Amino acid sequence: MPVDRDDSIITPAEMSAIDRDAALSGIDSFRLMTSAGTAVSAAALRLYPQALRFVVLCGPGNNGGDGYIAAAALHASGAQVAVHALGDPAHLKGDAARACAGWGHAGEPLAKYRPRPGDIVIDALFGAGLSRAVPDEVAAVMRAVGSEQLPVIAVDLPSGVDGRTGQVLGESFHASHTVTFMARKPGHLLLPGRTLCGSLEVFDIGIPQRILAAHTSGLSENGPHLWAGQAHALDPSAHKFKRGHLAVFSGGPLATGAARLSAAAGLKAGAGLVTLASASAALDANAAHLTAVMLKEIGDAGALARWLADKRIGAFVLGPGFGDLETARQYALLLNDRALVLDADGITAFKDDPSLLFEAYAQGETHLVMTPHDGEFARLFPDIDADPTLSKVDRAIAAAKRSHAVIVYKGADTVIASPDGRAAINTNAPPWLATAGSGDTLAGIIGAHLAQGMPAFEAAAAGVWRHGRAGAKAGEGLTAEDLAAAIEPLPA
Ligand SMILES: NC(=O)C1=CN([C@@H]2O[C@H](COP(=O)(O)OP(=O)(O)OC[C@H]3O[C@@H](n4cnc5c(N)ncnc54)[C@H](OP(=O)(O)O)[C@@H]3O)[C@@H](O)[C@H]2O)[C@H](O)CC1
Ligand SMILES: [K+]
Repeated sequence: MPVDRDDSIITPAEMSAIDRDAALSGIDSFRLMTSAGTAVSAAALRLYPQALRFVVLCGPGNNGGDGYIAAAALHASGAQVAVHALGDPAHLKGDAARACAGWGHAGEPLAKYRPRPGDIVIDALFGAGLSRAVPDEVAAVMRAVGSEQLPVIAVDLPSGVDGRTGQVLGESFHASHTVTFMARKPGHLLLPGRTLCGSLEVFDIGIPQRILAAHTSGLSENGPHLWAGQAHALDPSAHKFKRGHLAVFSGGPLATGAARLSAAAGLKAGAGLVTLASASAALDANAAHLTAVMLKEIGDAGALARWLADKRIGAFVLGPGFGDLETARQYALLLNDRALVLDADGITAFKDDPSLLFEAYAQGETHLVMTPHDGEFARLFPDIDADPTLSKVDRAIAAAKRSHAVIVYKGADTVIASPDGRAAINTNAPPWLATAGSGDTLAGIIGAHLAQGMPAFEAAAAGVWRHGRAGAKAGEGLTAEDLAAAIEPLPA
């Protein structure tokens, strides 16, 4: 049966362990394959009742096995079916060999497939077992199908997409629909995999939940289930001092807008009080634009140290438009026992000596959130960035562990990772959210959450999610000002 979109995400390696445990507990693996292949045939008939022909492309492993089951089920329903196999089907093993025998017809070699109008392609070439770039003959078929613009239904994953990383190994199909089994894999949500899956269906082939739960790590899709329990601090009816005091550092006189965007977003996101900390040269520019946000003159590290005696300031945002890297370094180090969102120039300030920052924030519960985009990430974590074997999730977790910070690794597939290994992939951001000032707004929302006492991982994940929602609500063509205005209350 189709399952509700569950939030947990399972890596292909975890899925193999789940399969092994399922077999050990007496579950018949061929029944799982039968269930998987039948679900694919049902999706094909449901989505393309007008198909002239279903062409099932079967690979050398169990993904191909699912394809043979689907081919047999489609044939039994009266549809016209052709099967093209990669490699010699006589070499298939185990369940895949049995599925191929059940299909019972001679297949054609893959290289002989000539796409024709009215074909619906069922891609059962590679799934979880893809281990290297697809062979040339597969890439040629992918290009031919793409140039005919034929609909493709992918079994488990579009062949060519790495289920662990979402990266394309060589070439891939661009599916219109993907049927996966039991749970989504990282490659269904990370880019570019996400865009290559088309619509995604998760089908329950009958592996018990207890076996799945025993092998799921801390990775899930970002959503309220991760942090709604921590959002009680954000009760808007609470007194303003109880709703937290957020401080945002302003840039110089010609670069004050970014910090004001953060401050406005922090206020709208629920901070009771927001203060903009500004050097004297930028005070007038800020004063001319502020109403609900307060203004405080902070010109150097000495002034900041004195201000920090006020323990009611619950969190700080440093970086948006800040400009002065030396001062940013001093401020970040002074703030090391406070909750801090370090963004933009605040991150770049530590590019020459990241360990200085990481060591300063190593003590106690995680209280630093960093929000790098690709370029900033590479500046702080060049070796992690350069490792081609790591997925975006792996990179974010490795960076979080090293830096003792929650990492919000931004992009259209933002990953939030905690030093304790938890991670979430965000999927609710519309493409137009990538606009000037968008990141400043995000930093302000996360800052508001920290100021109200949310733990760092939950504060960051909730911030990314609310930011995405605000982007969707503000709509295409939004500016960062619209974005802050569109921040909705946290879900109860
Ligand atoms: N519990 C479930 O979710 C179930 C899923 N099922 C389906 O099974 C596949 C995974 O099957 P598996 O056999 O592990 O892997 P694949 O079929 O994806 O591919 C493995 C074979 O492909 C060869 N391979 C891999 N990469 C390449 C490449 N670039 N070029 C050529 N050949 C490649 C690989 O050969 P090796 O030489 O690497 O060993 C294998 O022969 C899953 O995706 C689901 O569709 C079950 O049906 C039900 C349970
Ligand atoms: K596939």
